[in-house]
Amino acid sequence: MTTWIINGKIWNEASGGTELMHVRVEEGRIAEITSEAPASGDYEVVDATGKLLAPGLIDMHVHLRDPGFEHKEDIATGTLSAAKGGFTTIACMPNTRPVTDTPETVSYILDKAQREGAVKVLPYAAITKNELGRELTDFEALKAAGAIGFTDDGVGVQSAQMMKDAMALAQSLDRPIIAHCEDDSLVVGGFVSEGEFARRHGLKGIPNESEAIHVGRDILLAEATGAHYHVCHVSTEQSVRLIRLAKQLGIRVTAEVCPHHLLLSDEDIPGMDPNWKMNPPLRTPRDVEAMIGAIEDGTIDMVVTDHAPHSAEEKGRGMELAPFGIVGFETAFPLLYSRFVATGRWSLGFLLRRMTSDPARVFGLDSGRLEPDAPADLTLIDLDEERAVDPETFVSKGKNTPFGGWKLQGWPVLTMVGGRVVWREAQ
Ligand SMILES: NC(=O)N[C@@H](CC(=O)O)C(=O)O
Ligand SMILES: [Zn+2]
Ligand SMILES: [Zn+2]
Repeated sequence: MTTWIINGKIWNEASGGTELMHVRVEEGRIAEITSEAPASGDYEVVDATGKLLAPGLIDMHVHLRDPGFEHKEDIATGTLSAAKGGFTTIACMPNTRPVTDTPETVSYILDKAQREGAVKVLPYAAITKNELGRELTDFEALKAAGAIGFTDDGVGVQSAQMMKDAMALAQSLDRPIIAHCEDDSLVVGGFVSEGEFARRHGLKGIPNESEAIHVGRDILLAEATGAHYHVCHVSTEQSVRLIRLAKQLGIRVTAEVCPHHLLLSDEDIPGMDPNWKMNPPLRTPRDVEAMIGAIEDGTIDMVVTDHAPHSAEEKGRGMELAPFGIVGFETAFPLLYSRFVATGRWSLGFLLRRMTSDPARVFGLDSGRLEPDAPADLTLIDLDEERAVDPETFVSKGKNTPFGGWKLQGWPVLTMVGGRVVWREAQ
């Protein structure tokens, strides 16, 4: 079957602008990109007039909550939420119930995603059994089942020896270690960062070193083992300094940052509102500046959402007791487009790279590019329409966001995966 996507605006790096193009899709892949309008014939048409036509966005850090926490999200709702946000490939974290620490659970996720998923799902498996930090999982069997990397996201691996063993094993299997960096001995009891908000409310804060101390430790272990070490949701200036140095030294380290750590500091927290509680916490304005500098100079390779849905009941327990985490799929692109591209700080091409080709390069994925023979994983985005964020319209089960009411532009309107339309905004 042939589909023509007509009149799309495609980013052209050479000219630093967009140009009007038509894309022919055959057998789930891009067959042709041309400025010549197609002759009439027997094909399906997707009209992209007035819209940006971009490679499908890639999100290498998400929580689908399935199996085990389906009241927060499941594979069907999570992937549909991703599709609505313009994402076509997502990598899901193993802090499920049971924890994704056996080949059976990896297979469960892949099978269910195949049957019910709107977008491509790449599962990570746990580093340690039940993410308890005591015993390594069977990396080889997990890789054979389809795990693309290993992580205990949600908690830090506390033992350096355990992390070193994990890296050595991951290296021998040519798979990355993805690390949630947090030293438990430095965070006891804190739920916001050490800073203005904590001082004002008399709260014990989470110090920046609790993250950076793991980053520093793990960079040394990556150097010693040769493993590909990827740092989760970087949030502190200290971590950025260490990653920058490690890259200069040629150590195999890569990193990600979330939109909220690029846009919000602890000083923006309006009060004791659990929608502003996430891990890592919002840091100081100085850290936010460091995140922006690091994504701009390539110290941080990519943007991820860390989409972390929780139920209204769970988030309703108050700041102290509510779980950490905010949803991310349905606001990520409009947030970054509105705050960094529409304001003239970044080019559109730069933002797209950090959400498509850069994650694809780091994780060796066959997507994230708009060129002949690439998979037809595409997203159409309305760059002009301005609309306020309304959590009640999210297709995710999670409505937990600090961005409700924000007026944004750059809303995805259609998402295609492997040549199939998986999301279309009602006109
Ligand atoms: N980011 C969060 O605040 N929460 C994540 C865990 C994690 O990403 O560490 C979750 O699973 O809810
Ligand atoms: Zn984490
Ligand atoms: Zn996470």
